[in-house]
Amino acid sequence: ACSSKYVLSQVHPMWQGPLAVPGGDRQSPVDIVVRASVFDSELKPLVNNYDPDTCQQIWNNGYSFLVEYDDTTDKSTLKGGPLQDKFRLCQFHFHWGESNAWGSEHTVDRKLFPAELHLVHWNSDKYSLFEEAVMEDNGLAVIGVFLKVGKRHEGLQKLVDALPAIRHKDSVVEFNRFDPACLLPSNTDDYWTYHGSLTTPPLTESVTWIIMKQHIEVSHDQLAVFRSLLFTSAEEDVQKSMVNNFRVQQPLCGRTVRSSFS
Ligand SMILES: NS(=O)(=O)c1ccc(C(=O)O)c(S(=O)(=O)NCCc2ccccc2)c1
Ligand SMILES: [Zn+2]
Repeated sequence: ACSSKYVLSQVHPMWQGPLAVPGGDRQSPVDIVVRASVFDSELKPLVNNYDPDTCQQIWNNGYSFLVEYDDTTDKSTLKGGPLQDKFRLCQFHFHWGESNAWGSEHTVDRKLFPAELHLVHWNSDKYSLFEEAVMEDNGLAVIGVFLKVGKRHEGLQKLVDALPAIRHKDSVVEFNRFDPACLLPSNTDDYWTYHGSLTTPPLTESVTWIIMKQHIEVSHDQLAVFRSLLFTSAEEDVQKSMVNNFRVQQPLCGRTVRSSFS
């Protein structure tokens, strides 16, 4: 039962209605219409090289929880796929719903998944700081992985066990030796890719999105722990559970989604 202090309201004002950027014609997320995606044989397999030792902390930033990596050197990198340059991993986070019926940001033929993982990387060949890259056309590369409810994900459990310690907004705990590669599906050769934006403010159109065709499975209980997080800080009178922290799909505006598989 919720005590009076923990009256949980489900929908956080920030997420009500689409946050459209005036004039933005490369916004994310989008619905991936499989039949309209174009196979591109030039698309290469992804090459990720993550060093678990660069994992630093996990924190609740008031709309998701982020696992942050030391991106001061090229230790955890992504290249290949649709990318021309080398990108450094800076953080990963998730988006999820209040129920298993929805929660993902991207959809596939309008199919919603209960959650979506985003691994955020920035172009370290062209820029020296994330803050610079985030404002540039080819500055960021985000890998998206859909989550489905099924068997327990052993690799995720270490992360789930850390969440009670960051229940409130702005709480941080040290988090080490986590290899984000364990969250990738077994097949990373099949993906869709398109040019879009951050799905959170400042919504800059600097992202090469790489959406995995194969999903990963997590257990119902693991996802329930995501929903036990709060949007609100410990001081606030009314606590709001962190759910539905996804942006609504945006218009494609003539963009083509390419596929690495036929
Ligand atoms: N869904 S998404 O991949 O687009 C995304 C979501 C959240 C964040 C974040 O900063 O929390 C990010 S972020 O790490 O790219 N930061 C964006 C906000 C930001 C801009 C400039 C400097 C610091 C933070 C991305
Ligand atoms: Zn995201």
